Amino acid sequence: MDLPRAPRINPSILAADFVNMQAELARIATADFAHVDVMDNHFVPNLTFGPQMVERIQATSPIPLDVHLMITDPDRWAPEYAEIGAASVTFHLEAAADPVSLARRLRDIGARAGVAIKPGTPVEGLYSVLEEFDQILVMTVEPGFGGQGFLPETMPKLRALADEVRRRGSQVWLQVDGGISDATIEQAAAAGADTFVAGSAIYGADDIEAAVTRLRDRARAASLEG
Ligand SMILES: O=C(CO)[C@@H](O)[C@H](O)COP(=O)(O)O
Repeated sequence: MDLPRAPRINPSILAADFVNMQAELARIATADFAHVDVMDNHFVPNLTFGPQMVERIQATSPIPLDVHLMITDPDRWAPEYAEIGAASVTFHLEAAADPVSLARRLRDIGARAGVAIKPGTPVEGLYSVLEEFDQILVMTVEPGFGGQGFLPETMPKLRALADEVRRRGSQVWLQVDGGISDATIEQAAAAGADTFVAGSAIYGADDIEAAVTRLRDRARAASLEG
């Protein structure tokens, strides 16, 4: 698969109309990845999709899937999402028993391996294992719900991570998720993010294609300045 170049815009289908999913996926065809939030009502207080639904989304989506697992025991469940054919599977560092082994299993199956951290989780522990991952997701809200306000206090952590990634010459992608909009994407891009998840800012727009292009353009301009 040819990988889309940065800046990548990944609409979160958490903000889509769940009973019209096929049409909602067609609306984001010009974006880079469809971001699929899997929540188990345990790791986070919300419940969304399981593997069966993700398999149908995978079969229907015009763009590859970026699955974000907000679940307990990803060591047990994450490989199933890679088996379904998701291009990328991201699990939470806070939930994984053995993040490096899990990332290796995901890659062996053929998915890109991602690790996510909540706003309060330090990032330094990942510095020595950057090469084990294809993507690091720095959450810019507390995981669980769409439509929350962007947390600017997560930006110093992202900036420090981006510096470390550059210093080590790593190719890992840096993703942000939560409250990303026309008003906030530039801060995140300037701090070093190259992959942006947006739910309400995209599905809430009158013209989805224009919203994706605008977010991409803003991120590109800010990353050059950052
Ligand atoms: O993972 C999550 C929420 O936990 C996100 O993917 C949200 O779906 C983003 O929604 P917006 O903040 O962009 O509305």
